[in-house]
Amino acid sequence: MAQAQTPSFPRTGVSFAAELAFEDIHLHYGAVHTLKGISLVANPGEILCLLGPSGSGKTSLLRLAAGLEAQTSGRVTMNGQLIAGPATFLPPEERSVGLMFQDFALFPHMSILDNVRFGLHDMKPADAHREAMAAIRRVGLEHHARSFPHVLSGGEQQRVALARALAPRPSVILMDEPFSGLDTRLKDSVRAETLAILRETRATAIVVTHDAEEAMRMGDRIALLNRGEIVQSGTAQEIYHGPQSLFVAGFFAELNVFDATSHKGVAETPIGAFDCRGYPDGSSLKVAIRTVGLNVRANGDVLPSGHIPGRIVSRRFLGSTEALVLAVPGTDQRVRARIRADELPPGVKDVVINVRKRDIMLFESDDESA
Ligand SMILES: Nc1ncnc2c1ncn2[C@@H]1O[C@H](COP(=O)(O)OP(=O)(O)OP(=O)(O)O)[C@@H](O)[C@H]1O
Repeated sequence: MAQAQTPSFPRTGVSFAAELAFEDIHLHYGAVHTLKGISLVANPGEILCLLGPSGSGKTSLLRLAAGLEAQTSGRVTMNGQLIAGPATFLPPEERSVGLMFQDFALFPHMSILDNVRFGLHDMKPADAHREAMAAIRRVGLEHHARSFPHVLSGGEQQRVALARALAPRPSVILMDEPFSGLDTRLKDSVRAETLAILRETRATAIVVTHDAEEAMRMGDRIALLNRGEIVQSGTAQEIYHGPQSLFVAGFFAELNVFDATSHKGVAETPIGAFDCRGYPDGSSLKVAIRTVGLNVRANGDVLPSGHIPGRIVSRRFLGSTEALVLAVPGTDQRVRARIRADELPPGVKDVVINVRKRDIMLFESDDESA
């Protein structure tokens, strides 16, 4: 009778994408209620970004998924199987998760190959070697397999960390601010490479970031956290175009925010009167206008209809765009605009401004997260 083959990945188990679900997770650190009833699902093969300001609970949630910590109440499941709950707690090595945390510190005294092989210690040496080399090749660093970490650039070291996390073929890869240590230019290219590799391996990925643009670039879906709660989740487009609070709108775009009171379906602000039908007369509103939603043109002889006059207070060249600060009549509040760099001739001071409708958002002033 043929002998059963030893599985190549005895501890890490399945090597295909899994669904990871959090169900009503609460986490207390002493008196501090860090996570307040989080329910969230990462679907098989998707990249889910956990986005939020510092202290919102992103890392805590990731640590619970990894098994580095246990929640106070609630359940974590993988493919429907309980991995952490009231009477169950699987340690990290039994969860088929790959971890890539902020300080992706490689062992300095070990070669790249040994660093990547480190997580494969349960395999036969020949299998571990083959799998580690495959992971190193996948991140394009086979020529560095025998090198030590110090000869690699920051971006290359980050790719080794990715190879190390992927080598055991985890079902879910958990990444905590994986690009935060890289300079801006490197960040873009390493992020794009990482994204391509994640797509290729098809692992489910949960990526923590505090940068909305990064979340939009990477995430199939985004869950935005604030003070231990998910305030909104969805695709980048859904959240950007349909923010449910001023907090969400402000996290995804630079805004001008004006206080206004609804009157006969209209909210008056210093830069225009906006339709607010649906709000009862006398409602206190916040009118939020994305800075990219202002059209700014040099002033001619006649004020075009739908425009207001403005004066440039400061103008900063930022490469492809310019940041303008404008004074407008009837308010001391300065108005900020982000325009294309070639849009306004040099030296212009007096301008006319109008607002693109799709960049106007209304929120009630008593919105708790506003
Ligand atoms: N071990 C701990 N003991 C006590 N409080 C903690 C502990 N770990 C985290 N916290 C608190 O829990 C809250 C959430 O922290 P967490 O690190 O999850 O937030 P975060 O969104 O990842 O923040 P950052 O982006 O700054 O890393 C913070 O108020 C933090 O001070």
